[in-house]
Amino acid sequence: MPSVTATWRDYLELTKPKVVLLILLTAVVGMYMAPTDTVPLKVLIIATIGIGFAAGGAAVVNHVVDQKIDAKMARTFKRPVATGKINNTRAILFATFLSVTSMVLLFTFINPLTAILTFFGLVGYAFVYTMYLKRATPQNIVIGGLSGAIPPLLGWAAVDGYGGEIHPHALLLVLIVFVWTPPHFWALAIFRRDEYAKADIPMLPVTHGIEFTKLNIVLYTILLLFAGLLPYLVGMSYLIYLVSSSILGLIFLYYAIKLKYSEDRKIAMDTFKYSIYYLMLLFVALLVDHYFPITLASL
Ligand code: HEM
Ligand SMILES: CC(C)=CCC/C(C)=C/CC/C(C)=C/COP(=O)(O)OP(=O)(O)O
Repeated sequence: MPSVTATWRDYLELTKPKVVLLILLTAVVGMYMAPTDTVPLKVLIIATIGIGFAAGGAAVVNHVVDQKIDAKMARTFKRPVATGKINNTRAILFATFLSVTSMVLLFTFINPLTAILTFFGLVGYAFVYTMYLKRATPQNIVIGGLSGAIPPLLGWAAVDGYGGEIHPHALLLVLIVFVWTPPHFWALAIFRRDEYAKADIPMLPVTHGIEFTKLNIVLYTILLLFAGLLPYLVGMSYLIYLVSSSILGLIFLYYAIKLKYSEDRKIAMDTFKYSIYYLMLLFVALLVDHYFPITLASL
């Protein structure tokens, strides 16, 4: 057992903070898109902490379950549980603290619908994806992606879910993140193909090859371009969103096509990085458009 003591930074790392931040952006935008006059400050703060703690708690479980795999891959071998800097007991206690606090906050101060859906997200990532799907099928991230896609619905339900109903517009936002996840992850998986092969994880580029994965990225990116238009087409968003979504989607498609016809694996990493900007900017555009609803008639 290494003698180095863990600091708060190591615990923070276990929660995958950058991923959780983007998840929270989608959740907060979900709150503001819900059909209510305002988002009460109490809901904004408590639901954000509750959803963030659940996503962070699930990420901690992922570090514990995946420690042997993480130790084999260059990208992850320095992770605190993989190196033994944080032992299993402490990591599990930390995950339990985050998850239980999340559930108590959401059940007590928000509403049962948000708490139950958040619980599904947590179990979906920490157990269904990490323990089972990741090792079982190259469709792991397509199915597991549902947990990562649910946060806009969680945010929406936190302000509008007191009657226990799910608004179809919230599901559209889930659909967008769901369709975004495969190109987001497969671009990285192409870049890291050999490491996944070494760790014996059946990611698509390992089981079906890089060419097939590139084709799938292009196809999902086309789907995403169309899914991204739906908020405008159903009357939920207006011109600022339409223009932003089209431009962001076309840039994504440009990256995907460039990746398809290039041998340079660096383009896979560029595509992965762009995918993160894409989702961030798309959700910012949704919010800006919500407060400045420019229509063709108003021009
Ligand atoms: C099953 C679904 C998903 C899979 C398999 C996946 C996979 C990954 C992987 C393996 C990385 C690590 C890249 C690295 O360390 O170099 C990553 C990074 C990232 N992912 Fe995802 N992801 C998924 C869903 C999401 C979702 C839903 C979000 C946010 C809404 C997200 C946001 C991010 C961000 C922001 C990073 C960069 C983190 C950093 O730079 O530290 N991902 N993703
Ligand atoms: C609302 C709620 C509780 C949602 C939780 C969903 C969540 C945190 C999704 C993140 C998905 C993610 C970072 C996958 C990484 O794949 P991986 O674990 O295979 O990547 P790795 O190799 O970097 O560990």
